[in-house]
Amino acid sequence: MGEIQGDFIDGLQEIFPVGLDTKSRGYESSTVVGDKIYVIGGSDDGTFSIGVRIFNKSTGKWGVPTALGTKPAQCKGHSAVLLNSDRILILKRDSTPDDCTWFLEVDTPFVREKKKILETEVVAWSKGVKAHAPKPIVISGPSGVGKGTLISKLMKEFPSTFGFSVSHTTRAPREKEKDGVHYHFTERSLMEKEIRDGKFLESASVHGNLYGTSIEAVEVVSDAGKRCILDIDVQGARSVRASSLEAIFIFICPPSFEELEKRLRARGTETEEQVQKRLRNAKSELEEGKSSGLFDHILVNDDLDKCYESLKKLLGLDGSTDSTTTDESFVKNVELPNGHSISETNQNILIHCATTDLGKANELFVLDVSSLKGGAPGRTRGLNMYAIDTFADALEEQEED
Ligand SMILES: Nc1ncnc2c1ncn2[C@@H]1O[C@H](COP(=O)(O)OP(=O)(O)OP(=O)(O)O)[C@@H](O)[C@H]1O
Ligand SMILES: Nc1nc2c(ncn2[C@@H]2O[C@H](COP(=O)(O)O)[C@@H](O)[C@H]2O)c(=O)[nH]1
Repeated sequence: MGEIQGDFIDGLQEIFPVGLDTKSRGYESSTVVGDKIYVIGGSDDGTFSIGVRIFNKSTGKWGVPTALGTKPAQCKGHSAVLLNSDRILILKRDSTPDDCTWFLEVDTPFVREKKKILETEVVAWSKGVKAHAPKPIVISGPSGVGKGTLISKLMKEFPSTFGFSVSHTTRAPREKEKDGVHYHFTERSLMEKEIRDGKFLESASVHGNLYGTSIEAVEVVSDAGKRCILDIDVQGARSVRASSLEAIFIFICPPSFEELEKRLRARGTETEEQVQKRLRNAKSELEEGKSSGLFDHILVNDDLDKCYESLKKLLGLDGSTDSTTTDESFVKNVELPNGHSISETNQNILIHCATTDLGKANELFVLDVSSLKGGAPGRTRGLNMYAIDTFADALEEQEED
């Protein structure tokens, strides 16, 4: 058995009689990571929302870190255990099966990078999902090639499968573009501040304006149980590739540069000056897209219907495989009872259910965390949970005796 490094505590004053924080907030856990103690817990106002505080043992000081990502909603207590020295596994009490497992990353590459940029203490939330949750899809290509057209077709045909990551931009809305639907239209100074605050997965200056994918934009889609589609430029694709968000990268090419120019002009949404700028940028984007190895797939959008069929095929939507499943619950048939405690053994977490009714067979669950993938700023994939039928096992043992 490995050492349990985090568990329920009743009140901080019992654990740290240092007079620095004497207020009991209930439902808190403390997890030791190096010389820091991460205290994760609910407020005492009855809302049980989860907050994080850090006690630095070397300085004897408390601090509140910048917490990135969407944190778990209301929680009636939780257990916590440190994994791989860089993230804390949180098991929520009394929660639905698809919302019981969360990670608070404290020293992952993503968190370390953000600490450097923000020059402050940072933690990042990531929700745990099953082993085979579908990866987000990044669609990139020069302006006017037809990315938006292809994505609209996909969303229209598979509305419950895909969700669009609504980017932020400082460009002015076009006619018919709606705030919050096509983009979050915003001010440059505000967006720059939010980038500094670590709210963005990626951002780039594109054709003279700022564009960016917020962490929230991706999480909103995942939380709706849908597969996220990002329409971003090549710089953005490169940033996402370097991040821990595991995605499929698709580059859309025009059949010719002349055709691209024709489409961009025919769309009629840009001034001549803007069209020229976009075409200039398209040259380098096409070179990079085709040659850099950044993209997993390259599709030529000549005939729209044919290109759309190719896109569906590579996403497994042509009927050859059943990839339309969006249920990310990895513990579909497992209901974690209200009270539980956890312990660690090798790469597995054992979940002991304290309040099992007499006659109820399942009281021990195994959470396999041996092949975790992804993580903040997205979901942590690769979890597998199964119940050990201890009552049945005991009966079996009795029969064997
Ligand atoms: N295969 C195609 N054949 C002809 N026209 C097309 C094709 N695909 C898209 N179009 C048209 O080309 C124009 C540009 O398409 P779209 O707006 O989807 O491009 P985009 O790549 O999303 O551009 P941007 O990056 O500027 O947002 C639109 O008017 C669209 O109807
Ligand atoms: N790096 C990012 N690029 C983005 C994002 N959202 C859109 N884009 C790209 O910008 C251009 C221009 O778009 P338009 O709507 O002004 O025509 C296009 O190539 C998009 O793919 C983003 O969040 N990040």
